[in-house]
Amino acid sequence: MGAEVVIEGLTKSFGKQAIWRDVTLTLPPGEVSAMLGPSGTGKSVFLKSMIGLLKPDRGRCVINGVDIVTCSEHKLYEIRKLFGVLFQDGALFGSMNLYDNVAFPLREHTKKSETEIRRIVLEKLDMTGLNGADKKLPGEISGGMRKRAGLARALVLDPEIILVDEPDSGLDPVRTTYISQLFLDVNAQIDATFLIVTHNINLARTVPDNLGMLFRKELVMFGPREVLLTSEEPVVKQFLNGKMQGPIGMSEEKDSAQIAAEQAMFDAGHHAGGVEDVSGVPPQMQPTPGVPTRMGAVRRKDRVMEIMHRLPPAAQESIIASLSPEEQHHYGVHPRRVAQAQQQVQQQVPAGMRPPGDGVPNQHHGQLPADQVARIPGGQPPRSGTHRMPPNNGPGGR
Ligand SMILES: Nc1ncnc2c1ncn2[C@@H]1O[C@H](COP(=O)(O)OP(=O)(O)OP(=O)(O)O)[C@@H](O)[C@H]1O
Repeated sequence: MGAEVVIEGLTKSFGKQAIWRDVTLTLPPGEVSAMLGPSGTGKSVFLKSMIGLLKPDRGRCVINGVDIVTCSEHKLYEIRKLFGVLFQDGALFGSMNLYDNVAFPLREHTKKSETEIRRIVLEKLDMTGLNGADKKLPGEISGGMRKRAGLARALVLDPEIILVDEPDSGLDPVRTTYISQLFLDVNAQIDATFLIVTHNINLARTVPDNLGMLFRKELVMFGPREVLLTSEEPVVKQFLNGKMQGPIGMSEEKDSAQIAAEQAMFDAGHHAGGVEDVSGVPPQMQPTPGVPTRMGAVRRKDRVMEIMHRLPPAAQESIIASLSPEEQHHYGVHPRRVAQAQQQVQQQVPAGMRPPGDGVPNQHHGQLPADQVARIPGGQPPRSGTHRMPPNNGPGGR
């Protein structure tokens, strides 16, 4: 099973430029997670910080009991071996054929014989659909093949955690779906923990088990996919719909005057962009038939059902609807029970007086409960620790 990654209060700046602060989340072992965020919000910096290529200012990033922010160089070197990283362009050596590119980490970091290396390289090329392409140079193959070769190389040291930086960059929508399918198939085969950084909405809506979003130097939310995909939070809705209307601006966040001026323009009929109203939770992509079951997805079901009562009603409804009748029976849930319970509470108790934690979800306006999510940037300062996941019970809880 892949490693769990526990991130607490991680903060990074370059000189006076704050990139993000107090990022707290847990990547559940063997599950596929994705991080969204407008350009320049520091998603790549986040990935680099997770493998110790960049040093955060403060906070913790704990993997197998080792905090990579404070550990020794020697420990960091050991922990890095747990990672496979797929960079945007595959980061292949242009002068080496695919075979040598994929063999490179084995020759650098292990004492394996060439016979053993050959077995592993051909296995990973096969896994990534690159059978017979081993003699090609990176410049002779398509962008999609380069990414698959980058993935093959990321797999040779049997990683427990796979980081993927913008897998769709330079790819058409169809090839992006194929590479997404490959991630799920690989995840099913090796049960590694995945974190994919992306702008791609199709991928975000259909691939990961968990979704998060960085905006205005903070983690807006992170949790089961259903939470973000049913969120009414303006920045989330704007991002998912790719519209100009909302808090995300051309190069940075908008101020209220600009939002008002643009709103007047849209009210007067100007097209805000986006084709349709993207909302709701589409079915999640599955491994290709014949590929083993994703154990991460199996574990996730139990995990999400445990934290279910803390999630917003829309997310709960969606999670329950995604279960088979047998699973609903097994977990003792019913599609409409959540909505009915919510309705009853609203009818019986005046707004503002509803106690939290009574088994019936409070109104969260599409967000995770306060103790599970970072505050919305620009909102009230968080109470100490409000954005921390509850121990063993957050998205990474077991
Ligand atoms: N080594 C560095 N030194 C100084 N600033 C850096 C460094 N690396 C990144 N930055 C800055 O950090 C900010 C976030 O960059 P990053 O590439 O992580 O954003 P991103 O969210 O991945 O963007 P995109 O989606 O466009 O790839 C940018 O302003 C960038 O200029």
